[in-house]
Amino acid sequence: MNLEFTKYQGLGNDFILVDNRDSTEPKVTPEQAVKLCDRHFGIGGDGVIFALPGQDGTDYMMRIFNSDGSEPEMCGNGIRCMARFIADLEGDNAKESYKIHTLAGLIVPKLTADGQVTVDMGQPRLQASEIPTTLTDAQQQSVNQPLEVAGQSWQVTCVSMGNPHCITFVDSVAAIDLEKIGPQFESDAAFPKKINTEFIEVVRPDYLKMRVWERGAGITLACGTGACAALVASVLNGKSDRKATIELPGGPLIIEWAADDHVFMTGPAARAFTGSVTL
Ligand SMILES: N[C@@H](CCC[C@H](N)C(=O)O)C(=O)O
Repeated sequence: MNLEFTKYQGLGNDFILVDNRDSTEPKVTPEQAVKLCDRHFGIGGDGVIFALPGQDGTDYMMRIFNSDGSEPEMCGNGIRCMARFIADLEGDNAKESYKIHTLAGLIVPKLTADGQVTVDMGQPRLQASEIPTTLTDAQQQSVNQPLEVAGQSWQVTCVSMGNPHCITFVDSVAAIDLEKIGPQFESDAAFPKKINTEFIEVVRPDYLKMRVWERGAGITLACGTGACAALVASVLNGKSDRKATIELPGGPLIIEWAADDHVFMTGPAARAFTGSVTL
C-alpha cells in the first residue's frame, strides 16, 4: 500500500501527518509507525499523527503513535502541527480555530497569521490517581515528593496534561545525563503508565529552561504537554509566574496557566515536506 504523508515540526519535535479523514481507524499500524519514524531506514519522526473524522460535535479527531509504536493520549506540539495540516488541507475553507477530539478530551488550537498556534490545552490534572502515580495517596497531589532513581534522590512533581509528566527542578539542565537517567524515570515502578520526564532550570520567574525525555520517544527537541506540565509544576512549587517562556532545545514556547484553570500554549508549527512511501 502507498501512503501519502506530510512532515511537520513544532520546535523540532517532528511528526509524519496522515490524512485519515476518510476512515475512523488509523491507516498505519503501530508496527508500521515504528518503521516510518526510523531516522535511518524510514522517513524519520518523533511520531505519526492521524487526522481522523471528528466525533461528539468536534471538527476532527487526532490520534498519535509515538516512535516506539505506543499510543499517548495527547501531544502538544503535535496538535499545533495537526491544526496547521488541517488548515493546509482545507485551503480556502480553513478555519481560524478547530475543535479536536483527543484521547485526553477536547483540545482547541487557534491559528494566527504569523505562523504561531495558540492551544487551549484544558485543565491540568493533579491527583495522583489521574497521573497516574503511586508516589502519594490516590486523591492527593504529588508535589515536591522524594523519588529514588538511578541511585540518586530527586524531588519530583507530577502533572497530567492528559498524558503523564514528572517534573524535577535542577540547577543546570545542561548537566543532566538525560540519555542515562531518562529511561530509568520512564520505567520507574511509581508510574504504572510510564512517564514523560522534564528537567527544569528556573532562570527567572517568567523564564525557564527545559530538557525532556519523552515516554515512547526518548530525547526530543521539545514537548508541548511537557512545557505545560512544567509551568504548572513551577507555579505549584512557588518557582514561577503563571505565565512564562519555556526555552527548549528546539526553541521557546509561551505557556500560561490562566485564572479559569486552563493552560494555554503558544508556539510555531511548520510544514517540512510532502511525500509518499510504500508500507
Ligand atoms: N511531544 C509531545 C508529547 C508526545 C506524547 C508523549 N511521548 C507521551 O507518550 O505521552 C508533546 O509535544 O506534547
